[in-house]
Amino acid sequence: MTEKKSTPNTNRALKTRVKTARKRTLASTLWLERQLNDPYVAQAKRDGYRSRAAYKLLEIDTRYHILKRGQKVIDLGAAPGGWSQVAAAKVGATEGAGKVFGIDLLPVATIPGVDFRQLDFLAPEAPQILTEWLGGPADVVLSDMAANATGHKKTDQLRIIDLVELAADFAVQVLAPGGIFLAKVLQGGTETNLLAMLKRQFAEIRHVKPKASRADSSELYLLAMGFRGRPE
Ligand SMILES: C[S@@+](CC[C@H](N)C(=O)[O-])C[C@H]1O[C@@H](n2cnc3c(N)ncnc32)[C@H](O)[C@@H]1O
Repeated sequence: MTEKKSTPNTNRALKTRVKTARKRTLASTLWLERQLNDPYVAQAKRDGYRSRAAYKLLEIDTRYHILKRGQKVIDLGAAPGGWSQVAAAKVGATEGAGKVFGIDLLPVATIPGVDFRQLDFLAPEAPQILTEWLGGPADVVLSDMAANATGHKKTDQLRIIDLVELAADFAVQVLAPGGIFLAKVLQGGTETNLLAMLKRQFAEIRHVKPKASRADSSELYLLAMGFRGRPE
């Protein structure tokens, strides 16, 4: 029988893999601990929401009254579906009053009153698919999209800025006058250009940090209200 000799290189590679696996186990243990101790996670279970994120939208809506019966709402980055559930209830989607369209990279189990498609918003054809699917202007564009964190702060910030800029470009293409755009951004990460564009297109811009958004997270929401409409 021949025995495989370990070289310094294979030893080093093995050590790195063990280290990475340990880090991952620690991260998932911490995540699990946080989920188990999170009052919003427990509340979401009791209230039948798919995610604790539902309370962020509920809180923003209580403060700014963005969702109303009969509206057409688009929910970008909808999985697992908390925001879509809130929006569907507020617009009366199950009674045929309003409509909610959700998209995500991930699948979403059926939500009453919500039309869902598994779609990458960054795909070049996505805005056209969405516009045709909407079949007319939307009243509210929501984006809770977040790319998987790389752990590298600058990269994560750039990826989220990319998503929010594209979501904003899309919103100004599809919103009806008076429409609302709500998107997740990172603290200190809202591009000056994006803010300047939104200030031109909307009557009121706010940065909102709902209580349900974890205090140790740099997540923040950009709320643009009163879309001025596209020039004829
Ligand atoms: C924080 S979660 C959304 C939670 C959701 N608002 C809720 O209430 O359940 C962010 C979602 O954005 C989605 N996402 C990230 N990049 C995306 C992309 N390019 N296209 C579509 N969805 C995307 C992720 O798959 C993830 O499900």
